[in-house]
Amino acid sequence: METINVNNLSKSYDQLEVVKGISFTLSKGEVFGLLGANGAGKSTTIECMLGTKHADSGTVSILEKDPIKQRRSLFEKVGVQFQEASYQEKITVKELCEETSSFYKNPQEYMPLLAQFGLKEKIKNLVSELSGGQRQRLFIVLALIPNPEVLFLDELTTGLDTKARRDVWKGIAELKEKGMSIFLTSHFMDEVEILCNRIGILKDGRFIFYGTVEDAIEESPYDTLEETYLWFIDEEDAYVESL
Ligand SMILES: Nc1ncnc2c1ncn2[C@@H]1O[C@H](COP(=O)(O)OP(=O)(O)OP(=O)(O)O)[C@@H](O)[C@H]1O
Repeated sequence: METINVNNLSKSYDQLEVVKGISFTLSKGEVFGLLGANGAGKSTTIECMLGTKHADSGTVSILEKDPIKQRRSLFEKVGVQFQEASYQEKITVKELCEETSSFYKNPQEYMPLLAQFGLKEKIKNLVSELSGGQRQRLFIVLALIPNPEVLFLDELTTGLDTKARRDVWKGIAELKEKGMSIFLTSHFMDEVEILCNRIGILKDGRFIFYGTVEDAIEESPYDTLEETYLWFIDEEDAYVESL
């Protein structure tokens, strides 16, 4: 059984088709990275997967459930970290963690998570008093509170300092070892190379590469994922220009 199954997903805004029939799977314990330039269609894809946007066509199943029709039961088992989470103005870290825990039947304790992500000392602070990177880490903690089987991470280390990035990578690697399935987006190829088993490179709503990180590098003349990624994007441009 695949943890996530996306089949032929398409989505348009008005006349503009931004996701054009993409398909992919995510297996248990695997980390999948959705890559692509700004505007390539990553956020739209995630929103269609989570059911916060309606796809025009195609199907999505997560843990064999439909994210729109079986929303309640599914989201007991799914953790989502977003760039911009919404929360009340005057809420403390502790209150936000408690409030988040109250949404779930079997939440895990948030104190060890805060400690793991270097936020234990901030428990009494208002969320608005945290630095950008601290807030980012708090959103990862919130996503882990449901003790999810599947975790969605949107640009997980954007805005983090070097040490915090390393710590977050370590945390994610541990979750992967425990068998959690993780779907992430990232603009940092060093992190993708370290964390992801498989990747999909989106360009104008289509995959120009889908497969393992090793296969991507193998297909290109380069030996780092960053150069490989740029090569794939440029190859496409060269091909389109030659038409
Ligand atoms: N609500 C909307 N209405 C109209 N167009 C939209 C809407 N949301 C996104 N788009 C357009 O869809 C395309 C894909 O956007 P999307 O946010 O999915 O890209 P992305 O890959 O997540 O980019 P980024 O890396 O910048 O977050 C862009 O051209 C964007 O302008």
